[in-house]
Amino acid sequence: MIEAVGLTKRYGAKTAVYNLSFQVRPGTVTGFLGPNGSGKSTTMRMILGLDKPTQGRVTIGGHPYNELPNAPRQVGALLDAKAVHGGRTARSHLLSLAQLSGIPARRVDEVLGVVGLQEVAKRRSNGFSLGMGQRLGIAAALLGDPQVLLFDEPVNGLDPEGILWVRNLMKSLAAEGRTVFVSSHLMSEMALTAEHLIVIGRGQLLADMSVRDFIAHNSAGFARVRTPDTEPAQREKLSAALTEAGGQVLPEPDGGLRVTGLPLPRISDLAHEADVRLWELSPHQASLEEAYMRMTQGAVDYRSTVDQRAGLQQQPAPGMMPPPAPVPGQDQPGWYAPPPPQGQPQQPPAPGENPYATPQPPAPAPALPVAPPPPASTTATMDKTDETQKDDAR
Ligand SMILES: Nc1ncnc2c1ncn2[C@@H]1O[C@H](COP(=O)(O)OP(=O)(O)OP(=O)(O)O)[C@@H](O)[C@H]1O
Repeated sequence: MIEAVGLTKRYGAKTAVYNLSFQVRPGTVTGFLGPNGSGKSTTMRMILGLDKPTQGRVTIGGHPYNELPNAPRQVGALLDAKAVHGGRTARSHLLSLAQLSGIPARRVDEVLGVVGLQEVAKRRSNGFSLGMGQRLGIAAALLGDPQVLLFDEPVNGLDPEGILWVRNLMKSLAAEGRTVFVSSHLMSEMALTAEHLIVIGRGQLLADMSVRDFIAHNSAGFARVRTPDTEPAQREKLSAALTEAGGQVLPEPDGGLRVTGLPLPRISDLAHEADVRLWELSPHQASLEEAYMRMTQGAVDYRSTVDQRAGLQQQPAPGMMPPPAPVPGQDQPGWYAPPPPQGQPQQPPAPGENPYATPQPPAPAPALPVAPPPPASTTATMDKTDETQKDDAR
């Protein structure tokens, strides 16, 4: 299990991760989501002991990564698939990693087979495509047959067959009882791969819940109703009955009606009472992508000036954590720290509760208390080191 407690990382005046606490449990694929620059890679680097937290701690199986005995046998990671000596062949790259951790050479051939690179094992990796590089990075992560696996954007550059393969690989690793933590910007893929999600925005926790609950909390379900196309009067009659009963009714382009504010059985009863025949009455829920866009819309740092979402800004669903607002002075030295996300996200609808209710605007967010600035000496010293490390890595 991976456990982060109050994890914070500052680079000079920039707070990349703030007071992040979460657990990644074995046996399920946990997706790690957040807009560009929200702190996912920084968090993963701290988990792997590559960056030192400014505050807080993160452990794997109860120990910081750097204190794990023979860590490569316990934890495997794909952070940057390009971080490979391009002059080496795929096999010699893996062999050198294996030798450093006392892993037998036969395991190298095994993982080359697992990722489908056996045919090109003797080719230099600088001639590899993006997808082949990803496969090599995944092979390196699997080398020590570790119980804990971290993947930063593993499907980046893979073709549809490769994406399907990664999806099945992640699931089978989790099914074997391993801890699998995977970041991705591909929501449709995450919806199919992950069971649990940790979502961050501007370095702070926005959600820690199952994919199912995440979608339920961050999107308004609706019912779709269709009356016989040949009888427009029936549609009008039903629309009036539903509106009178407190529902919100919107016409859909195909002649159907989108209804919120009324549960499905009530819609059915109202149609029956109005003597209207139904061709369709179906429950609908947003996709993970819609729910994610809705939750993170206030936490996006980089947005095109022609962003189509500009016209789609909505009030968040009831109970969801409001996305962290830009913190005044955050980029200035000595900025005051915002509090951690307040309260718990909304629970799924209780039995008998109306899942199709119209979302209500959330209560106003509490005012931010002013916290003292971080001690300048610690931050400044470490930031310099980290900045240098990042430059070196480039
Ligand atoms: N070594 C560093 N020095 C200074 N700032 C840094 C450093 N590493 C990361 N940052 C900053 O911290 C923030 C979080 O970056 P990070 O790479 O963790 O985000 P991310 O969620 O992984 O983004 P993406 O989805 O684009 O990969 C960014 O504003 C980034 O510029």
